[in-house]
Amino acid sequence: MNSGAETLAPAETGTGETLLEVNDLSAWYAESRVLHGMAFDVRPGELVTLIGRNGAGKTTTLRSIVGLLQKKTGAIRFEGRDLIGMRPFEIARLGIGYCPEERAIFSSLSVKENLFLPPVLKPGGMTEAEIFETFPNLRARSASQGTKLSGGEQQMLAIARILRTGARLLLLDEPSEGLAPVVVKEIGEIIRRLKAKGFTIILVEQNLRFARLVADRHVVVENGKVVDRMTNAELAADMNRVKSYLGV
Ligand SMILES: Nc1ncnc2c1ncn2[C@@H]1O[C@H](COP(=O)(O)OP(=O)(O)OP(=O)(O)O)[C@@H](O)[C@H]1O
Repeated sequence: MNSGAETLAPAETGTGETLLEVNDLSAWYAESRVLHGMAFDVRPGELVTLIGRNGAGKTTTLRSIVGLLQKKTGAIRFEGRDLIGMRPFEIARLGIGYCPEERAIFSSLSVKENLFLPPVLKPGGMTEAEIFETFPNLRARSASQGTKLSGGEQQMLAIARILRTGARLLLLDEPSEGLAPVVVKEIGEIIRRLKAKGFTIILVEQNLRFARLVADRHVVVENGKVVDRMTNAELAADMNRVKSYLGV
């Protein structure tokens, strides 16, 4: 456990190459301050998790990055550009895709219609053929209505949908939530495939076993700030270090 949590500096990138840098980020819902100086960075091609208890501020961090929280201070730099003050559509156009926890699948639309709903915002997005190659379950269900999908298929569709847009940085909020272990494993495989294709991913996750399977590094969030950071190897070597934060 890191007792100097209050004074943790942003992590060293090692290579000096940073895709996203969050520094001293504070954010509010109306008068209620939820983030208190979040600081972490993500290098190109990395998968970094945000882990922490319910209410720690993980979702709010993702929402701040994509511009859904307006009241915020500090810095969020993507490819060197400051996102603070930019609007959600401007941020999306830079190549950042957000997959919210609630998945937001349109139940009256088919898989294919859901897939084609978000506009292509940047060149280089995955084609329909590439998406179905990555998500074979969705190909089989492409004509099915959203309501007919299992939780796992809905989660896959929610991720697949942001891949057409041209996003290269994916923000995934608890993709394993509420899914059976066998389905969680499938989602893990898909995330690994996306990483192998070069996507950079920030994953909010409470399922440590799942996080360990896919991540390079972990950032522990408590009360709206970062209280610890560890590589995946460090987490594997000392699970108790992070369990103590999660209270499990
Ligand atoms: N729309 C909102 N209005 C006011 N307060 C909110 C809102 N959404 C979240 N909060 C509060 O902000 C704090 C951080 O919530 P957040 O959803 O970011 O946490 P989290 O770490 O993602 O946890 P969870 O897994 O429960 O979503 C919590 O105290 C929560 O009650």
